[in-house]
Amino acid sequence: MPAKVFIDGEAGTTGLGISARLADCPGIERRSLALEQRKDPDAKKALMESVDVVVLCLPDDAARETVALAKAMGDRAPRILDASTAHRVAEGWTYGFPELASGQPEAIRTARFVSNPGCYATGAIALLRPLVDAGLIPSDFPVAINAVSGYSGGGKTMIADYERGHAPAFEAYSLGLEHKHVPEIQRYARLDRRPIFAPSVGNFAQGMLVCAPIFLDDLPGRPKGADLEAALAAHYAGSQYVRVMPAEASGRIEPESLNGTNDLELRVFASEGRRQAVLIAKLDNLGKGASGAALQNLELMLQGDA
Ligand SMILES: NC(=O)C1=CN([C@@H]2O[C@H](COP(=O)(O)OP(=O)(O)OC[C@H]3O[C@@H](n4cnc5c(N)ncnc54)[C@H](OP(=O)(O)O)[C@@H]3O)[C@@H](O)[C@H]2O)C=CC1
Ligand SMILES: CC(=O)N[C@@H](CCC(=O)OP(=O)(O)O)C(=O)O
Repeated sequence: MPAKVFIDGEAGTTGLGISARLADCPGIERRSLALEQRKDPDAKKALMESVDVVVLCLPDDAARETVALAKAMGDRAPRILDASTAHRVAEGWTYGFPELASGQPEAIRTARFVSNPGCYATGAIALLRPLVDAGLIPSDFPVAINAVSGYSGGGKTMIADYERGHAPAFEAYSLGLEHKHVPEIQRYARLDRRPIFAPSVGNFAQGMLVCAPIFLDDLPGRPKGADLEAALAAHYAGSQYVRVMPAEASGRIEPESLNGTNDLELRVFASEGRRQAVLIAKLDNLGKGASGAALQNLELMLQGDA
């Protein structure tokens, strides 16, 4: 019996990405609303009663509205996988990063509500959580993160601006230091101190680098770059999608080579002479940063019983 899935917001950037990936999943049957009913709560509620999982690919407020509809349905409600930021650190929601810790896949498998991680947050948490868990980075360490994303990260509006040539070649943004991914990065990297996060967007469609520069002698154990790399490799040993790669000797890295995949690559660029390192995660913002992660979570959710 195929599992029935409804993507709320299916016509958007993330929704289209998930739909494309679902097309290759024979065990999953897609249910949709007629175009004119897409934003009709009654039609949405009726459809939700007939599916196993609803995937939310909506702006935050719309995602909250659909969750409220589901909660009003009681035990007839479907399980929910939310790609928005709305529930990332909300009570009763499981964070959809299976590689976070050993018990996370099982937690996702049995959860009623799963929140798909943010694209930048995926890279930042993948780099930092294992190092905090290993005691190499203290939870109160002053972490600074910078990143560059392809413009598809901004959704339909930003895509249209870039494709019409109405956008700068490169832009640093969110310099009020209130980016919406910081709460989930702090929570799931287990940092007691709010990290600084400075994102940017470049004139390329997809792909992403998330970087965390570190003064090695500021870490209590004064580790080598190789120690950080070894701790990451130990955490992700056997992982299907997350790989620790050797840092390029050229000292250069581009953001697009993982586009179209659900892969996430981690590197430690270090100078022992300077006792400095830059931790870098590479991913596709629409892949492991969105629809690839959503499929990974959906597959786990459909294996388990909530
Ligand atoms: N782009 C990315 O790289 C990523 C985005 N996300 C998150 O996923 C969510 C969607 O983002 P993205 O796909 O980029 O955004 P888009 O703007 O590309 O798509 C959003 C879609 O939701 C539709 N929509 C809006 N309100 C409603 C509603 N009440 N009921 C039904 N549909 C509605 C929109 O329709 P209409 O245009 O007609 O209003 C649009 O088709 C956001 O929360 C975003 O933060 C997560 C990971 C990565
Ligand atoms: C370039 C750009 O604008 N990127 C978006 C990231 C979108 C995203 O992935 O946000 P959620 O996954 O949290 O919904 C931003 O910085 O808001």
